[in-house]
Amino acid sequence: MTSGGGQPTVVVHADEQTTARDAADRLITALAEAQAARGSASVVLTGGGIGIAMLREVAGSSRRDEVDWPTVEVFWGDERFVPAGDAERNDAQAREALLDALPLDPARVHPMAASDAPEDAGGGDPDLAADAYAKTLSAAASRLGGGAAIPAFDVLLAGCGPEGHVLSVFPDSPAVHAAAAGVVGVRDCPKPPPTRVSLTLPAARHAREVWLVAAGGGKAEAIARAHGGASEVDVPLAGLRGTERTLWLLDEAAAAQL
Ligand SMILES: O=C1O[C@H](COP(=O)(O)O)[C@@H](O)[C@H](O)[C@H]1O
Repeated sequence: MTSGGGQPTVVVHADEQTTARDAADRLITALAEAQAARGSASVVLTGGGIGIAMLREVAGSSRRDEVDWPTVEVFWGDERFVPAGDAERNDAQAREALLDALPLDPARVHPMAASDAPEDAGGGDPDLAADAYAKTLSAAASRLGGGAAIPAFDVLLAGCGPEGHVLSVFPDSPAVHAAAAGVVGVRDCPKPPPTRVSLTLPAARHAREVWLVAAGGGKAEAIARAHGGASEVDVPLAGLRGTERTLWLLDEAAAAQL
């Protein structure tokens, strides 16, 4: 196990499905342990292929009921700024894969605003959506502990792109230069859809545990560069770490250049 500032602990599995299954198993354990230790648990979800695959694994797990789901707080690390229910939205995909099947308390599920939300809820402009989510996080921080503005999330899940983006923080973009722990509107993303909302890297670093879950040879170079000491401006993955643990769950193809 490695502390927040150091190198990540790397666990390599044979393939994507095994990686997703292990991530799901670990998430169930981490949430149940957080509830036992602190009486509550919080998770920051990610989108992406394996991010959603691991949620399906939680849904199908025989250990699913080890978690007291009504008291779990659910957040997102980034969101695609498209209308509510759009299949591109990370929250829509997460609901379909897992959340709709759980007895969650809707008041503890915190999606980012959709593009068609009312303006006072963050609709119409990703910067307004970012401001609205920052308020959501600040209110949660006073309930869950952490800084004044960002909760100390128990687990923050992240995928990564082939160029090393995490959340919706892309290399050498305005978001990666954001020094404050907060939420930003993101425009002109190289990966569609181009408009998004994202936690900044300093905000993600408030999480106790940060887990990268990644599969496929397309990610191998970025993962190796982050592991090898690249700057977070060049490879945002390099700046993603937790205060207590940074864990990379990879398949063999994603780990091939380590
Ligand atoms: O656009 C996004 O991409 C990343 C990675 O997705 P993948 O399909 O290449 O695994 C994801 O982590 C992020 O949440 C999402 O918005």
